[in-house]
Amino acid sequence: MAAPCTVTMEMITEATDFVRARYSEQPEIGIVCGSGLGELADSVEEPAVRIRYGDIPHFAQSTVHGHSGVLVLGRLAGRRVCVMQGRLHPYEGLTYLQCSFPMRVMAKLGVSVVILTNAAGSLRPEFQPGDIMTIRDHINFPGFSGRSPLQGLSPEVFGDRFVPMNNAYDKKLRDKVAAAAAASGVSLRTGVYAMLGGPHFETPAECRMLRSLGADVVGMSTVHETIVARQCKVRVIGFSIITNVVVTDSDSELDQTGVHLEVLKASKLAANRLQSIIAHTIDQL
Ligand SMILES: O=P(O)(O)O[C@@H]1C[C@H](O)[C@@H](CO)O1
Ligand code: HPA
Repeated sequence: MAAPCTVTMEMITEATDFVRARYSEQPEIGIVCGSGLGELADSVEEPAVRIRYGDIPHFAQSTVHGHSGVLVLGRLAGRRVCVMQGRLHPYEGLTYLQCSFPMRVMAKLGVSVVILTNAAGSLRPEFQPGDIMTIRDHINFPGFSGRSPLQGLSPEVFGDRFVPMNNAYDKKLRDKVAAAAAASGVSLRTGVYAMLGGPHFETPAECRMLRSLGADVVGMSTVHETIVARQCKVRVIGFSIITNVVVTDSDSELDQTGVHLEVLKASKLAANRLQSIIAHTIDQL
């Protein structure tokens, strides 16, 4: 299918109707599984419905290793959830509108909270692989060059054009996450996520710059989903799994060829702890 250059309410309705025809209950919570975190969707309890993105009208298919591209609907910790087992990234050649389209479908299905998860590189020596961080705020580097998932969309149809981004990662929900982490005995970092376009990793000079600008971790996703969720009045919780520590020495000869595999491996190791925090959080929503 040729890439659509816009999103219409008809496209959202068509996709939503397709999903509703296969799962008639209203999901309350949306979850997006980041790199290597697809197992989260495997814990959705019966009767789980699994739909390949490629079968849903206007959904793009995920092409990244570690992102299966399946929408899973069912129950998690007793609540009705809609889980994206794998996400869509702009670096796959998709537009920001396409990558954030599933957020609009989740909102239309009735989701009121989304839990966005990702794998990220640490910009702080004390944030180590395997650590879990709740996202307090983000820095949207693609946004600085004029890229937005809201671009060109009529406010009469889609809601506010000028979407506020303070409290994008809802403080009250973050407090619930902190309580849930304590209840599940999992330690939690908190920090600022910087999104870059990728798919190449950052140079050491870029990493030093990101740290000096106040970012704690760096990744290639999530931000466009948050922006669209907020336009749809959906509340957002964000988690980064620290999967690697970035290289900040421009003279380092470290071979980083296998970083994506390292990322997938580190995410998988943290998946059970993240799942426990998510289950405890969901319980409190
Ligand atoms: O989907 P996420 O943000 O978890 O994926 C991260 C960013 C790149 O897609 C990939 C790099 O290893 O992991
Ligand atoms: N940089 C960008 N994205 C990432 C990284 C990183 O170091 N690790 C996981 N996703």
